[in-house]
Amino acid sequence: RPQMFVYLSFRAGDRLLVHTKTSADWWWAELGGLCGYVPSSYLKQDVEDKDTSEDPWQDEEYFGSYGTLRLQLEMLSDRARTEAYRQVILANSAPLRGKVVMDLGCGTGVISLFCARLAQPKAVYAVEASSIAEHTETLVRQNGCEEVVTVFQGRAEELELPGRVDILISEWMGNCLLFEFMVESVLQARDRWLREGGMMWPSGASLCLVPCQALDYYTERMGFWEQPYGLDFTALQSLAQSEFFSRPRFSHLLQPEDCLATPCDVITLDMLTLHVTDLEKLRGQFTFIVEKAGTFHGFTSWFRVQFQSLERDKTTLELDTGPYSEPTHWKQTLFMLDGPISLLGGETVSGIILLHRNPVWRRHMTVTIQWSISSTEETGNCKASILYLLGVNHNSHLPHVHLYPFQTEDVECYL
Ligand SMILES: C[S@@+](CC[C@H](N)C(=O)[O-])C[C@H]1O[C@@H](n2cnc3c(N)ncnc32)[C@H](O)[C@@H]1O
Repeated sequence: RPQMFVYLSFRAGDRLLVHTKTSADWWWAELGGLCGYVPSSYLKQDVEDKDTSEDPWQDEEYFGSYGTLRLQLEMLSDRARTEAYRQVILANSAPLRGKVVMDLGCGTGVISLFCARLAQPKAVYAVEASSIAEHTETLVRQNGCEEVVTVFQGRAEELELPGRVDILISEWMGNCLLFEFMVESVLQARDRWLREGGMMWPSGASLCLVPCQALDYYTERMGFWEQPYGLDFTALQSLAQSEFFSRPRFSHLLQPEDCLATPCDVITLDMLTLHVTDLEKLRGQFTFIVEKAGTFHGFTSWFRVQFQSLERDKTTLELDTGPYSEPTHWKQTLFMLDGPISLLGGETVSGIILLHRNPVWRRHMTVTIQWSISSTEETGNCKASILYLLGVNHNSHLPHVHLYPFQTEDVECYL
């Protein structure tokens, strides 16, 4: 098994947040958005640090941002996303008749209104914690759906509904599928409100990954320093590496021709059987066979969610946020390598991906990718490895600037 140690650099006088006292000698701590191990003997408890008032769910910030029209507009203008939900309801309009639906995190109520308009459910419980819910009721009335749709303002976990539901529908997905961890609220609502044999929409979800080229991004951020205005600025390249490439690039639009292999699902979730505790650590494996020679700049990830039909033998619909589908507001997430690597057709890139939920800041997670390359002649030959840690900065504004990886220069990986 690979041994891996991630150290956190700090100076005398720094205030670190200790997440886990892993052993007597080494503690897992956070400083300035970065996490790593620190020697416990170098730390002294800050007696003034009694502030436990910070909410590990950051609900004020989180629901504050969903209370703005900016975010609601971004989601509603995402045609592929919104249309996928509309199509699911349309395709299931007959079996939805007379059913009770819960729309968890209804926002402006768009999914609830699709249900009421396109099918004939008995009732739709539209649940929303942010202040946008104050307007949702008006929208429900303006669209003549008040007989069917009832808006409940509050956190789903704390609300009382009139009774159990037949279908629990929600758009809970975040970057790298899980970020924001709204999925926990959905699972709790499922356990409390979904009747035996009821349906979850989405019914399944998967995280996808592919090794890829990212030449334009690489050239723009790294190649630039080679000869700007005829000057040699290459001394700034290592700084550029840590500033630009040690953090994932959200909102990356991967071109299909930049995929070096066929993408694969690295983690799959069944929304009926998934437990909240499963979310703490998820692990996936991958083996990619390089299909064409190219430059390996990094890995790109995205997600797919499935909507099983209410009728037996009917097609399962899917929302795919990957490079082969219509772009969504999530786009894709790019993890850049420290430096480009040439790959030959037939070589394999294999490894593991770990999603480790932050033990303190519950909407965040750490993503670790360990990988190696082998050619057919020399199997097991490890060319390089990379490790990224994301999502430890709890001071960032959610949900847009939210995940931060470890500075790779501070990381030591032993394979
Ligand atoms: C991704 S948005 C989807 C909004 C809307 N359903 C749509 O499709 O446009 C998720 C919404 O869920 C709400 N939300 C998240 N967690 C919640 C919870 N535990 N209880 C109630 N609402 C929640 C957020 O405030 C946000 O408006």
